[in-house]
Amino acid sequence: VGVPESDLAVARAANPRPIEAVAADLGLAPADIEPRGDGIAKLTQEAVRSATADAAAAAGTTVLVTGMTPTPKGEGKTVTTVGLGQALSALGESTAVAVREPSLGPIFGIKGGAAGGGYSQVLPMEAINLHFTGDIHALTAAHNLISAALDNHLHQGNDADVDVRRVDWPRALDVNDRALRETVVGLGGSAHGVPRENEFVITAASELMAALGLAADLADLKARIGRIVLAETADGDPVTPADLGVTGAVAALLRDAFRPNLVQTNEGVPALVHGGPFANIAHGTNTLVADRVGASLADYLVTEAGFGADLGAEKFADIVAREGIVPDVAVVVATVRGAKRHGLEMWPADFDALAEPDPDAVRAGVANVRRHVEIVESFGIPAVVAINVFPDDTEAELAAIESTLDDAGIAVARSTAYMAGSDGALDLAELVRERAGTGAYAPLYDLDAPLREKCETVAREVYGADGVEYVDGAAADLDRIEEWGHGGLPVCLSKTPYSLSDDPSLTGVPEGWTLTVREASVSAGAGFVVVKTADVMTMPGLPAEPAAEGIDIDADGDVSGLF
Ligand SMILES: Nc1ncnc2c1ncn2[C@@H]1O[C@H](COP(=O)(O)OP(=O)(O)O)[C@@H](O)[C@H]1O
Ligand SMILES: O=COP(=O)(O)O
Ligand SMILES: [Mg+2]
Repeated sequence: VGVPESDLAVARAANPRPIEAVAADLGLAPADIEPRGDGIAKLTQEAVRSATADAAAAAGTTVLVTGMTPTPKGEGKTVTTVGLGQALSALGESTAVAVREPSLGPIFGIKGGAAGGGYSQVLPMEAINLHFTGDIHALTAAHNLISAALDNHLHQGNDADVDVRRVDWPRALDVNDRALRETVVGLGGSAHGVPRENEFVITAASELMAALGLAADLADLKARIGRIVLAETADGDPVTPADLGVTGAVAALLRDAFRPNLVQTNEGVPALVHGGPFANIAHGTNTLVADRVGASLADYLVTEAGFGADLGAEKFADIVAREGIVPDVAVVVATVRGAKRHGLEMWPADFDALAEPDPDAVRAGVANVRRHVEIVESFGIPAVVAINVFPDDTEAELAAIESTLDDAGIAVARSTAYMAGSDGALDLAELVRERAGTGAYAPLYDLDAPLREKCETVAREVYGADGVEYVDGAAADLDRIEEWGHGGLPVCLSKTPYSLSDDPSLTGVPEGWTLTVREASVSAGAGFVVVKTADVMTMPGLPAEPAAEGIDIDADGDVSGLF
């Protein structure tokens, strides 16, 4: 324990258990897993089926880890998820951790890995952060097979009468590449297809990623693929992969990607790492099937929803929990740097300045933490705050967060899981066990409410907006989606994660503002309506100094610079 030289150094020094022993902790026999390299396995189709057969029997306690409005580096939800899982296990609880698979975009961009960190990470971090078991590559291929089939359909005569100007299916790549946001395909003459504008999204934003994340089983995944709305006909009718006859091929490409991956934490606790949607542009949680496996095979499932409670936790509560994975308690992760940024009203976050001790700014920024606690409690889910302690945090700043929350009657515990693993999260684990199950979950809105009402409910009650303004074609989009019969779906708002509002520069708890909705599209395969606000990007760009510039490999194949 102690401040690690790097996440990679800790990962390399770890002494992982045989994956069969990890599986056995969940009651899985060697025949229930398919090893995929050292310390990695996929569950077999049969193991998934039997573990999720009676989804309602997921009798375990589900802990949802969410957070405050983060800085671009993240405030430690994944670290806390792993650390808390290790602490519950150290207290003798049968525990499974469930987190998403990292996207290569942030790995080579700003954020870095998504496998946790320090003495609270999932291992083997190099494999997990790079190609892992190939699920995201399979999703990229499947996504682009649909694109190729659509453009081939246009080239072969367009029997489905697709309106080339109303194609809403991008191409996908697992990369941050702003140059692909707007492209043109089919150039070069009639032999090369039909010229049309085309955008790329990062695979984490693909509707296929969301469909895989919310499907109950392979048959459901195939049905979801078949009903994805790719485009419209000249008469305004939807065109789907089923219309193109490629549903089976796409589902076949995802056969293995649909099965959850089993790995372990630094301390050998079972970890299901599966699915990878971001929470700003999609629903931001790992797969439902992994949650169901974890909740069914362990007494405690600790799982994470991306970004702040305004994004991942709201989507977990209004989309995932309706499928039966109901959080019994939520952990809101807060940090000194995160609170300080809000207290200083600093955007973008200047990490050098944030390193300067400033207890007063920290205390002022706790208002943002409290707002996220209120958001979680608005779903009837009891919340505890975890202060994720960084090595350079001062006692005065930590005490500023603790005392402000104590005074407000909010349960809070420090976590030093990054430096100390389970030993650093025992207080948090005790608090979680104490508060779990003391609430009564309810989604924020009924599914039969109009789409506009759902948008306004989230805007007002979660984001704190005074209302919603629909600009560009957003109102017509919502009307058309309801005409198509999809009005009963939940909404998945796509919003900046760096503010409770849709303006990243508004820190703290913004008041007196209106949410701007600029477009809506139905993700009929995922089972929600994506509502885009302000200028959220679905294809991020690399920063001025990409993390890629610090990553290297030596002649023995050892990778360096992966955090
Ligand atoms: N307590 C901590 N001390 C030092 N680094 C940390 C700590 N918690 C998280 N980190 C690092 O910060 C980054 C974000 O952590 P992560 O758990 O991925 O946050 P989130 O899931 O909220 O985005 C990672 O590089 C991680 O290693
Ligand atoms: O979707 C975002 O997830 P993190 O907040 O864990 O980076
Ligand atoms: Mg995370």
